[in-house]
This record gives sequence, C-alpha cells and structure tokens, in this order.
Amino acid sequence: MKGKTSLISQQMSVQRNRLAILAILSLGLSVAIVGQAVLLADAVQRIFVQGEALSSVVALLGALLAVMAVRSLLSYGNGRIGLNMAATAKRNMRSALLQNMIHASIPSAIRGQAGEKVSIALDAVDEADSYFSQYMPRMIEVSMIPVLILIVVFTQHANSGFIMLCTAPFIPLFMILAGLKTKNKSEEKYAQLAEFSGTFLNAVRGLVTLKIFGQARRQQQEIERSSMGYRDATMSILRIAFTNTFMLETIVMLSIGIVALELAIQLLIYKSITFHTAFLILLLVPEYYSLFKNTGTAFHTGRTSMGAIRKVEQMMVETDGKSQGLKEEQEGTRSGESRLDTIVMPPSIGLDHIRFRYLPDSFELCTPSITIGQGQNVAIVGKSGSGKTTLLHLIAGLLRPDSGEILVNGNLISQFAESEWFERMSYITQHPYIFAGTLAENIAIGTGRDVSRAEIERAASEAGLADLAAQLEHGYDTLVGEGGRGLSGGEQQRLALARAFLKRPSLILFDEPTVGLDLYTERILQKSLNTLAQGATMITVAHRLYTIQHADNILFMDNGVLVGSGRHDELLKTLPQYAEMIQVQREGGLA
Ligand SMILES: Nc1ncnc2c1ncn2[C@@H]1O[C@H](COP(=O)(O)OP(=O)(O)OP(=O)(O)O)[C@@H](O)[C@H]1O
Repeated sequence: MKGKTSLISQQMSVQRNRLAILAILSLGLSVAIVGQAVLLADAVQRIFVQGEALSSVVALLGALLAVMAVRSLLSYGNGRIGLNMAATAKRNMRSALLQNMIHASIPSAIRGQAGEKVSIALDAVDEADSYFSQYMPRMIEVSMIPVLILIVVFTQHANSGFIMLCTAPFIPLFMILAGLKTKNKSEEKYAQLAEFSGTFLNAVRGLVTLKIFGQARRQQQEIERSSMGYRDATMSILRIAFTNTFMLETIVMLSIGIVALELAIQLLIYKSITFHTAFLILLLVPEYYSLFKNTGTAFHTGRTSMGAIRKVEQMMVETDGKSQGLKEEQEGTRSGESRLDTIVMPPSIGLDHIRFRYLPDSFELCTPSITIGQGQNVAIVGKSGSGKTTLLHLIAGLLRPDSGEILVNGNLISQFAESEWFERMSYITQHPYIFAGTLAENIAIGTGRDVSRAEIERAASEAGLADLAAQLEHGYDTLVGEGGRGLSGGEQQRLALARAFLKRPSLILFDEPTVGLDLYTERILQKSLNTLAQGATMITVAHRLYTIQHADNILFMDNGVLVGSGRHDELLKTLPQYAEMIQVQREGGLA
C-alpha cells in the first residue's frame, strides 16, 4: 500500500502556498524558540549569577517578552493555517466524492450500501481533518526546529548535542512502529463504521417489514453486533494511542534526565562549562523533546486520518473504475460523430444478440437479433423472473450487455453520452422515487432546465394529477416523500408520468403495475400514456391483457431467453407458451 495516498498528494499540491507559509512560520518559530531560551538564560545569568540590578536588565526582559509574544503569534499562525488547510481539504474531498458519485455510471451508482457511502462521505472525510490541521504542521515544525536547536547545542556543548542526537531517533522509530499499526486499525475501524451505518440505515428503511415478519429483534441484535464491532475497533485504536503516549513520555523523560545529569556532572564536578551554557541547554532540551513528543501524538492522529482518507479514496477509485465506460462514451461523443440530435426521433431500438448475466453462473438473458421500429408500441411479456425488467434495464442503458449490442437507429448506444441518452428517454418504474420536497419540485425534476409553475401544472394535469393537487390544502406546494405526505401506487406513477410530460421523451420505457389499480386510475394512466406515447417509441413490461393485445409487437421472454416476437394474433398461433400464458390470464379473469 502506498504510504501517502494520491488524494493527500493532490491536496498537498493544491495547497502548496499554505505549505510554504507553514514552512516560513516554522522557521520563524525555531528562531523564536532559540531566541527566547538565549534571552532567558542571559537574564538569569545577569540577575542571579552576576548580581546585576533588575533595572539594568529591563531592556533584556522587554526583548524576552517581545520574543515570547512573537512565538505565540507564530504558533497561532501555524494552527490557523493548519485548520484552514484541513477545511479546504475536506471541502475538496467531499466535492470530489460528490462529483464522482454524480458522474458514475448508473450500475455503479446503485451498487453498494447507501449507509456505507454516507458514512464515508461524512465521517471518514471529517477524520481527514487532523492530517492537515495537526500532522502536517507538526511534521514541518519537526523538520526545522530541532535542527536549529541541535546546531545551537552543538556550538555550546557537543556532549549534550550527541546525547540529544542519539536519543531522538527512538521517538520517530517508535512513532513509525505504532503508526503503522494505527493506520491498519483505522482502516478496520472505518470498515466497521461503514458496516454499522449500512446495517442501521437498512433496518430503519425496512422497519415496517421487519416488524411484520417478527424480525425486529434479530435486526436489533445485528445492529448491536455491528456497533460492538465498531466500538472494539475504536477501543483498539485508543489502546494504541494510550500506550503510544506512555512510551513517548518515558523516552522523553529519560532523555531529558540523561542530558541534565551530564550537564550537572560537567558543571559541578568537572567545571568544564559555565552556568549560562548549562542553563541555556537545559532550557532548549525540553523544547527539543516536547516537539518530538507532540509530533508523535500528531503522527498517531495523522495515521488514523490516513486510514480514513484511504477509505474515501477506495470509494472514489471504485466509482472511477466503474464509470470508465461512461468516460469512454463521453469521449466518443466528443469526437462529434455520434450526437443523438443528428438522429431521427423517435428512435428504433435494435437488440443484436445480447447476452447478460448479473453474476457468473447465474440467470442469463439472451436475445436474437431483433428491431423495435420507430414509434412502435412494444410489450415485453413473460412469467415472473423471466427477465423482462432486466431487458428493459439493458435497453435503458442502466445495465451493459456482456456481449452483443444495443442499437439506436442502427448506431451503437455506447457511442452516445449517457446524459444525452437519458435526456431523450423516460423510464416510468412501478415505484418511482419520490424525493422529500413539494409535489411541484418532484414533478420539476423531470427536466434538467428551469420550469415555470404553469408548465408543471400543465404536465400534472396531462398526467391526471390535477385532481389530487386540487384536493390538497397546499396544492402543488404540499410536501411529499420522506417526512411529507405519502402517495398511493397509482399517484406515484402519475407523478412519474407528469415528470415524463415535462420531458416529452422520444423513448418511453414503462413498467406496468403488477398490482391491480382501480378502473378509474387505470383509465387515467392509460389515457395519459397514450398522449405521451404519440410521436415516441414505447416499450412496456406488460401485465395487462389490454396492453398486450394492443401492442404493435410483443417480445416473449422465457427463462431469460427472448423466444419469440410478433403481434398478439401471430404469437397465439406460433408460440404455445404465449397461448398458454394468455389462457391462464383469461381464466384468472384479468381480461
Ligand atoms: N441485481 C440482481 N442481481 C442478481 N440477479 C438479479 C438481479 N436482479 C434480478 N436478478 C435475477 O434476474 C432474473 C430476472 O429478473 P427480472 O427482474 O428481470 O425478471 P422479471 O421478468 O422482470 O420478473 P417480474 O415480472 O417478477 O418483475 C431473476 O431470476 C432475478 O432473480
């Protein structure tokens, strides 16, 4: 694994100006630290050793105060820059993550647990803070301040310099050993947090189902197990942190003790150094070690952050890899050869020997070569699980075939940018997603442009939603979706239709409701769909005999295979499975 993730490198290069300022401030800080020690040692020497009057050292004490003030200011400046760096880095990372999700291809966007994605985008990015606010400033400080202190000590008394030089490497060595473990533990912690978030969100979403099936208790235990896993991972990081701090304190205390002992021996027994030198070194030694100690703590936090950043990066790489196909499509569009607006609409859709599997050795969908004509009304029929929705998803571009091609007016669908394709297509699913917001806002997302209230109301009226809006106290401003008013299945589909009316698509993909709607709602839906389908190619996963009988072409799916196509009368004669299915439907009274 790379020591420094590329996300960090990116942030470093974006924020190199701040890094340069940090370096300058750290250099200033090192001069201030040494200056403060020299001035203090001078003052003590003159007052206590040479017995000078306090008034004669006023200027010296004034200078000392000024240096202390400058030192505080420089430390404050370092802290502020670190915080600003962290804030910018987090903002950039979240924005990159969001861009990644937005530009990911649909199959990759819907993969994985929503809770896990949320926890990475919020918690893991937050954890990155300390890398920039603590780790980086301390690392820059430790690369400058100890060097200057060592130079001063060596010029004053080489023995102390050697002791400091020899004992100091134990601190970074220990930091690295503990830090490596921390980074792995941190990644483990984020894996646990992601699992916990995923399980929790899943349980919250499916609470009603879990209660109905008496599984709430089991799910509670599952959440408990996963939260315990997260707690254990956090505690093991804290354990390393405490051990780390204890070890660092011990090393620092021992080292300072050795230097002080050596100074005392030289000063009192051998009398080879002056009090001023001994006192100056004694002032500088704690500064030297405390800097390493602080760096050690920052290193620990930094490694924890790196584990979290690694998680963010992994998620981005995964989405990047999966959206590679989309990028290729966009490249193709940029060449200018295959723009959808050069194609006569409504489109014809060709299926050229498509093969698709969700997973190896699982359900396989395959089709022969078949064309759905421009403006045709096509029904996909077959038993439950025969692959109707999968075929619709392949045509929509939500899934990509493993082999074979989907053609739009004879051109490969992969030549067109996903966004351009989706602009011309509406997919009305059985359960369209209703966002938390007003009815009007939910309809308006049907198009990428700004739409007027009049347009929204016209689309709603064409979709048969006007009556519902009129009944509501706040009309189109009624809150729907999560936290708002619920909508019935038929209302949800009419809302999806209203979105489609705003878009006026050239291709309509419709997943007909399997549950029986009342006759009134069905009529409204049918009427609206007929209006919408004028001048569009329409492909319906059909369950109602009425839709099937009126289709221009019927595609019959059997266990993943498109076994036949034709009009209702033709298929009745040529395809026994189809005749059997129709017979069953008639007997079921669905006719
Ligand atoms: N995301 C998925 N991963 C793996 N297998 C899947 C996935 N989605 C569907 N399948 C499987 O693919 C097969 C076809 O499913 P599909 O939803 O296309 O059938 P369908 O004909 O639309 O069924 P229904 O009429 O009941 O909606 C089924 O065996 C299903 O279990």
